[in-house]
Amino acid sequence: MAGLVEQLDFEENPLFERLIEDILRDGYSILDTFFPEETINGLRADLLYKYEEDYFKKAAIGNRTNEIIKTEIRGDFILWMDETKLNTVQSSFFNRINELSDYLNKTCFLGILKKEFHYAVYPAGKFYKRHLDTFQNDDGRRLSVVYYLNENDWLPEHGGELVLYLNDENGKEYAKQVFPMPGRTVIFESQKIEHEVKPANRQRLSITGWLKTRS
Ligand SMILES: O=C(O)CCC(=O)C(=O)O
Ligand SMILES: [Fe+2]
Repeated sequence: MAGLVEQLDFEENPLFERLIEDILRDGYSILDTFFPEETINGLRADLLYKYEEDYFKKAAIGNRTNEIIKTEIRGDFILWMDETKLNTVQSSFFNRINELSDYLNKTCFLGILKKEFHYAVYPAGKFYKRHLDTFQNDDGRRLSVVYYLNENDWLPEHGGELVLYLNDENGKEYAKQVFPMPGRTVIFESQKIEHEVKPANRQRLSITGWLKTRS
């Protein structure tokens, strides 16, 4: 198989390989050092500036053309990132995302053609009830990516955990808690893994987005 790697013209990346193995085995991967360390402070500052300037809106459920606000389901505020107007920190975020999607397309033939990302702020006490990230009129979301931008003094006691609903080898459901530690990245299969965001006792910050196959 030596020839195949040369033909594909890529260098094996151990972190991406781990991510792929995790997703094939478990449907999700948790990576604490996926984005360069220096991006988090810049992205957090950018998010907070835009939040304070009131650029965010209440997040809706449904797809982008059919939005309904239901705060009993989700209470976060979001701002979509515009890939045609990126500042320096946002570009470094998207460079890494593009590296990943190119790698996935070359090694797993995933056919990722599009992506969409938004900043998210969950004020203290807000949550997002159990859901799947795909809509009835499937919009091609394949992988969900969440990158936590919480302050460096964030502790598990602050709550705000992401709960992934998984099945064990006997098909029995269990809940996997993932604490939104600063710099942590969670990637999971959008069409398969139901999940929810539990309330935190302080403001919870993140970037969430999707790698998509079409539309
Ligand atoms: O912030 C998280 O941990 C997950 C967010 C989420 O599930 C979503 O925005 O669809
Ligand atoms: Fe979600």
